[in-house]
Amino acid sequence: MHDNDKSPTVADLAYVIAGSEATGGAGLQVDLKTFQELGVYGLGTVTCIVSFDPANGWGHRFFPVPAEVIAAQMEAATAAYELDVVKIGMLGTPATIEVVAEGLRRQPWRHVVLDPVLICKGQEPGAALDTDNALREQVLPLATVVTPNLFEARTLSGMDVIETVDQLIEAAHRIQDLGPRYVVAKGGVDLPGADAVDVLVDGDEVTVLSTPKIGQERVSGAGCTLAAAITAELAKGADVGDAVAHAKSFVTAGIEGRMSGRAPFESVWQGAARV
Ligand SMILES: Nc1ncnc2c1ncn2[C@@H]1O[C@H](COP(=O)(O)OP(=O)(O)O)[C@@H](O)[C@H]1O
Ligand SMILES: Cc1ncc(COP(=O)(O)O)c(C=O)c1O
Repeated sequence: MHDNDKSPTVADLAYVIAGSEATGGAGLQVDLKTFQELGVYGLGTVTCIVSFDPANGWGHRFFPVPAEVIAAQMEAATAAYELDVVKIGMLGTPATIEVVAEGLRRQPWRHVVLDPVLICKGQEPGAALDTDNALREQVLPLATVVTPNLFEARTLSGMDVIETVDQLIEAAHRIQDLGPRYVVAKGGVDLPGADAVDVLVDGDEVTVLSTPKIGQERVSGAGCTLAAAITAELAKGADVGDAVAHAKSFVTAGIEGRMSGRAPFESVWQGAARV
């Protein structure tokens, strides 16, 4: 034994299954940055790669990862560590949804946090329809916490109009009927009003989280950051109410300190609160 020999660290672990977004503004990159900022050891499985096309109006180029490659990554991650908290981000295709759901069912989870990404910002809503059904049938019943934005809340609840906080709460209750105990429905910039309002619904208990809107534009990575921060806090042992409250503060600080580059959107900077 040398004097400087130390036992290995036993850190809290957070696992994410999500897509890669090549500018670092959303997806797995954001999830791992958030985990790191919040002091948990992060590991991840890539489901698809989104590479915006700067030569064509920054449109989406979407490349799914083959199902067997996703299964292999999940096998490695779950064999290496005893994981009990996982975040699910963009899956993208019914085939991906199937292999991820199958992998999740192989072991028990204390929390499955589902960010039900149906489309990424800028994509055609029509592209969401086939993934919507597969997600609803196969992944939503496994989730303990789900974090729909306004578009996803409309789609999953079947409510065409969500324009008030009461309607957002009603949508969250309807989504709860699809399986998850906790629903965090996000009003974000899209719900009319001066504030970015989210609601957390747990059975009959409703918590409204509200901060003044920062600008009027959607900021890339806001939803990913919120769900990843909830996941990190749950990994550290927080209850869902505390995890969501902490995550809301974390994403607000990241939006305030957002990054701007040559792409036509700004991105959350997870390190904003630290620097
Ligand atoms: N401009 C903004 N100012 C303050 N908070 C915001 C703003 N945009 C989004 N948020 C908050 O960021 C989180 C993610 O919301 P949202 O952007 O709606 O998700 P998504 O990225 O899934 O569309 C929520 O807590 C939402 O209220
Ligand atoms: C891989 C990936 N995951 C998730 C998202 C959704 O990101 P946001 O947090 O901005 O809703 C996107 C959007 O571009 C993405 O490309």
